[in-house]
Amino acid sequence: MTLRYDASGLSPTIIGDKMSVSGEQRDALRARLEEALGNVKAAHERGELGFIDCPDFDAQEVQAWAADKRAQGFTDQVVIGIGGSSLGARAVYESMAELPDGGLRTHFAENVDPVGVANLFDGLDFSKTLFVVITKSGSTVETMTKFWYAWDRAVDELGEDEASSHFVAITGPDNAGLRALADDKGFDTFPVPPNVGGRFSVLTAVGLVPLALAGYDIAALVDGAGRARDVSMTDSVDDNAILKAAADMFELYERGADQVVMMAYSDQLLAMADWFRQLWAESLGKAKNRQGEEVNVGMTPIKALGAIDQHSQAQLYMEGPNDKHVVFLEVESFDREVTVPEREGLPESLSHLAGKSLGEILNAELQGTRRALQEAGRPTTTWRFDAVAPGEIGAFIFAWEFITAITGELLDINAFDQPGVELGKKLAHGLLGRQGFEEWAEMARSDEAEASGEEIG
Ligand SMILES: O=P(O)(O)OC[C@H]1O[C@H](O)[C@H](O)[C@@H](O)[C@@H]1O
Repeated sequence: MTLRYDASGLSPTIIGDKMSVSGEQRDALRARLEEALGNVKAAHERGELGFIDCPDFDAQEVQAWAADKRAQGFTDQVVIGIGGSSLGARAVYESMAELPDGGLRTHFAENVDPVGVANLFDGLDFSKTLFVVITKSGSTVETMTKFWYAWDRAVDELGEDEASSHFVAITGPDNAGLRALADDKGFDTFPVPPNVGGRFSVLTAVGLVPLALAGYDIAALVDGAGRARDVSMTDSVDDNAILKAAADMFELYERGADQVVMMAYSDQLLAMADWFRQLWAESLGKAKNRQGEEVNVGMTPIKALGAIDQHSQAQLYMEGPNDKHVVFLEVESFDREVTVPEREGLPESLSHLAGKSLGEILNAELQGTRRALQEAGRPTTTWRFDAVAPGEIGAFIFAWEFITAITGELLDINAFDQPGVELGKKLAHGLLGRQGFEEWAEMARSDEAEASGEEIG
């Protein structure tokens, strides 16, 4: 038995299985779901949760700016950012089957690995490269150090005046880091809305500017997000596929599925799992509930790729601890096809494969794996894309952001802070700075105690 959550016509379609929340169980959860939705709406009305406004983004303005920039002879862009300031744009960029005509080849400089950075920069033609520097806080070590390196190299290659037209800064409205530098040097800048957390920001300038430069159809992307928002805000639980999906995530967690495997059966969708991992891990992995009680909740997000991980991870998913909820990403129609030749000579045992398309084979593998998991009593959900198209990607993104917010409500935690990340960052700063490590660690811990709580990172 499968449960389709498509009453509201959402695409991608969300399909649960027999382990999903049944009608009766949902009745028991109904009051909590309604309350969760009410709380999210109330927070939005107070001006919080700005991600809900993202589908209203004025795509045309950014598209016109990007077209103008592309006409200036740039061929490549280097996106310098990390976490929420990179993963979303990279996931959408990698979902493209090919680069559109005139779109900038895009390199994501995320890590501070010296070999990766050196190799990337050595291959650039600075005269044709645009650097898009993205950091909401304006002070992230990995981003600011690589920005400064890029700036130094660009000034050497092009001179300071020319170099400044090769930099774009996307950052918080009034931070003292990147914003101040960008204003000083005259870069083009775009703001990150203060009420949109970094990991929820792909549908702001953070994702949309680099994607527009790459020639991606950002108008269709935000349109798709808008369709998912319409479903998300529907008050009737029975008509709200996204609330039902959140109910499943929560209920299966309560039943012991504290690991969520996002298993894409499409190379194009694999990076979506990277984006999802940050969203899910940072939002829902929390020590304390809203009353300040120690709860240590969270679901570990795991990324997997079909069919490759059938030959690597499936054994564990099938027979290991029953603690995983596998979320399949399925594509009905692929952008390109390859067919197994019908030329004679294939061994008899494989002859049934002749003439089959690889898409057909990949999807048969997905169905086989899903059925086997279900028969082993392992919960699954499937997100079925008609095609990997901007509208469906936008809907997918918004839907998971909303599911995250609702699940945070059901868990009674703040899904929009990340106090646990802060201490490690401060300690690293201390190691690189002048203080002795222990002295700095002492200070960082007391800062952290004060700062934990309300931040929207
Ligand atoms: O955009 P930035 O301020 O540079 O932040 C980049 C990342 O930094 C930290 O690691 C936060 O935990 C992430 O949530 C954030 O996305």
